[in-house]
Amino acid sequence: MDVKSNPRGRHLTHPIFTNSTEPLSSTGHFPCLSLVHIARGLCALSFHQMGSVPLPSSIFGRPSSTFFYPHQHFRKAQPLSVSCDYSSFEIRDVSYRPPGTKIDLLSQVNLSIHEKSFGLIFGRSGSGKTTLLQLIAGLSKPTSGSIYVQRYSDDGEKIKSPEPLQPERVGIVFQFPERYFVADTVLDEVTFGWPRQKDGLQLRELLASRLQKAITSVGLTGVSLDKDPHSLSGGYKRRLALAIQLVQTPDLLILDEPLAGLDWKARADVAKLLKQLKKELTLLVVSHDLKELTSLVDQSWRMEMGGALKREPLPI
Ligand SMILES: Nc1ncnc2c1ncn2[C@@H]1O[C@H](COP(=O)(O)OP(=O)(O)OP(=O)(O)O)[C@@H](O)[C@H]1O
Repeated sequence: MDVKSNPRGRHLTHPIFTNSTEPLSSTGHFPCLSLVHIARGLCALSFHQMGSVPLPSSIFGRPSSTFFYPHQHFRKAQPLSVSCDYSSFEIRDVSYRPPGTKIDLLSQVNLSIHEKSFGLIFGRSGSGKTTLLQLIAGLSKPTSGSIYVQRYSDDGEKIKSPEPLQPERVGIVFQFPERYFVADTVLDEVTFGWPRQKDGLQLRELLASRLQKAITSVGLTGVSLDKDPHSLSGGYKRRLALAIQLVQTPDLLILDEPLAGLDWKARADVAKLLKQLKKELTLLVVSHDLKELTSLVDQSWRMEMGGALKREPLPI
């Protein structure tokens, strides 16, 4: 994998800040279930189980709900039929030729991935999988084709004009993310690039509350925020890399070889964690580790040499 771009993504471009007047607490208490998320709906069942902080509205907007109401006076409850809209990330006819070269690394790639599902791309080394992830994350631009979000009604009808996928709604964790850790403590690593200016206080508070949730959701609560990230075990380093992205509350999280280089226990732990994350957001993963991920996969594609993508079941 050739990572020429900032591996921490475009959100993280400033040095570490530590001078907030509201110190971060690793022990702050957050109630279990947010009213915001309850209100957001029984349809998507997208309860954020660890935090109560309302997150900014996502590109998916508000899902409609299916619920029951009492029919007249305590007669049998009748279902109120309401449709469940959904969104899909769409890649249409995307080709890519790196500037200054004459070879297409990707040719006419098509892919749709339903929100809150797990998609896996597999294929031989050098076929172009990482290149595709970089395009989806907005780190390079396709030579042709488009990448957008489409909203559908429950019967599959398009109900809105497609919207370009905003790179800030996409999180990406590169292969061996621990190689890009830059700070001396876990806290500094996660807060790398947060705003330092006084007028950034509100944003820092929001980020701090999301940090609490992210740390909890990846199972890092037992780790001291003062610890050197390089001293963490392989599995915990991956958790930290995931937490860094989750603070940004992406709608789509892209992972390049999330299990590479881990021992069997850490692989199982990370796979379990991804299963949890799938309840909250959409995951698109490139991996050679098909066995460990097979129970999570909703859709899979094979990338062929020459950069063509084919929908295909996992070959196991
Ligand atoms: N900017 C570039 N210019 C020219 N060739 C490139 C460029 N970026 C990547 N390549 C080449 O494109 C091919 C696909 O690379 P890519 O990293 O996307 O493959 P991959 O399927 O992710 O491989 P792996 O599974 O080994 O990570 C490789 O042969 C790589 O050398």
